[in-house]
Amino acid sequence: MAQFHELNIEHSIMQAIDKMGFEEATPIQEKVIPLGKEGQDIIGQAQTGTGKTVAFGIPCVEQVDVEEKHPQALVLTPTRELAIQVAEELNKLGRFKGIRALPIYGGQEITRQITALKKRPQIIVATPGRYMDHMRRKTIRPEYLKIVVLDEADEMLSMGFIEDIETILQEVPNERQTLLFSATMPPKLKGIADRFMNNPVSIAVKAKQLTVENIDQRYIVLPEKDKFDVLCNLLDKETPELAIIFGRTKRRVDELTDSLSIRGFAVEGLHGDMKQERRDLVIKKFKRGSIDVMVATDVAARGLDVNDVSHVINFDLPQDSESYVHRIGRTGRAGRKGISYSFVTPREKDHLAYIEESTKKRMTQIQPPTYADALSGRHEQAVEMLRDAAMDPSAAQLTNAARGLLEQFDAETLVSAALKMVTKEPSKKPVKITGEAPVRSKHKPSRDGRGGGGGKRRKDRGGGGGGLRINAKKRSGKKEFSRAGAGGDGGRGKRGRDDRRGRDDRRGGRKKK
Ligand SMILES: Nc1ncnc2c1ncn2[C@@H]1O[C@H](COP(=O)(O)OP(=O)(O)OP(=O)(O)O)[C@@H](O)[C@H]1O
Ligand SMILES: [Mg+2]
Repeated sequence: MAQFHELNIEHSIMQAIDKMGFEEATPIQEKVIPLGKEGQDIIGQAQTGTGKTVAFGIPCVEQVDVEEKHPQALVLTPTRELAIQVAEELNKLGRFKGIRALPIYGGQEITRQITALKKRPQIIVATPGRYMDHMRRKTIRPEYLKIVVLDEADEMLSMGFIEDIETILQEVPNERQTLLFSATMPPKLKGIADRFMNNPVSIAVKAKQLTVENIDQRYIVLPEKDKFDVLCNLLDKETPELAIIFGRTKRRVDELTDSLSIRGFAVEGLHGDMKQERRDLVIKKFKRGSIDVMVATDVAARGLDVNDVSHVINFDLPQDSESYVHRIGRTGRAGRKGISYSFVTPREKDHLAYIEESTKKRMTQIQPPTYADALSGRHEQAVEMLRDAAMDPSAAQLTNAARGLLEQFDAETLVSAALKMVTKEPSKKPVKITGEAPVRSKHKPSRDGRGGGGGKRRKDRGGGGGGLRINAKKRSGKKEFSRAGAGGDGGRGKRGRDDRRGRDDRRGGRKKK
């Protein structure tokens, strides 16, 4: 691997990289940065958590001119959280050069964004819907853009943003540079890319498997009705540093969040029907560790970079393998270790096989953790707590009381009693989780790991109110759609599409805790 200083990067940006604590460039960075700086169009693919943001970020920051008072680079991302995060990373890279990146996304007051735009950031990071709004209002002038980056390009296209992206690109001068990035690149993307791009070079960091090596991938076979208790046992047994639990639908996320909270876990939910301020708050709390469990729909699957996510749990298997790759990729980032668990109902075993074939990686089956496992996890926590308390000098105040007790009991009995008192037994409070139908695999496992299916789909994304309403006729397997209202980014688009994921976007409001 190359050191950053071998890549001929501008001095001020090198300073920023030093400050960020990076020394060696990751393989995708090493390949993309030199070509990107030359203005080359690039399709970049590399595994999750391997630094794609910096790979496109350095060419962007290097090529924009601080003196020019118009936005010169545009980065499009599928979700609002990702827009915020990418803008943060670009701001770090550009700080010594004086480059500013502004995130623009749905659900945030547009007037506030207009004010921020007047301060003339050189880089805009936006979700497609909100960017289109600004384009129509002429509060962003696209004619000065020199670089366009599509981060998670495949996702934006499968979310149905293709027409928006085409419209956006039509307004950008043709001599622009276009960069397109993702950890997964379905073959059909290539054709689309050719339409948007000018002689792009494909840079794929070759790996044996789609998922990173440092994620220990496990699965548990269990009936649907056992999932929640097993989840609680698992969390107690493993006491994750930070865990993300993925559920299939918004209702699922709400129910899981409420139920985990009833059982005493520090948890918040994240999905596209939540108010933007709430979404931002949940991410903040999760990043600083004031909650250690986040339950989310696929809105959190792409690009999100939170240090120290130790566990990803697929409470429901995702419909497609791309989604699986991105979900579990929230852990094991930047060379760290991670563990993923996938809950598989007996009827979903074929689907599991399809995912394994696609990622070219076998998962390890483990037995469902039991209540006894949960209890011993809690005991270990109690031991930790007692150990911490013993190291606290203020414990000395109780020395006399301790001596008195030691005259009556032996030390082992006393410490065991103290541990028993500190142990919070796993709660068995009743909760209500509505059962979900198993994922019906449309993919027949095949030798190259790609079954049929695929096709168009729409994901549960951050729609500010204008979500897709699904009238699911579950039995017939046919679904009808009607759109309700126009909204933020995720709920955009007139393309009533075949929701093969069978997501149920209906929800009955978040229950008050
Ligand atoms: N050269 C480097 N050395 C060490 N850490 C790095 C380096 N480059 C990036 N990182 C860090 O690695 C983490 C993952 O980077 P990033 O979010 O860009 O990954 P990604 O490839 O875009 O992943 P995903 O496919 O999930 O979006 C970030 O915290 C980032 O700051
Ligand atoms: Mg990324």
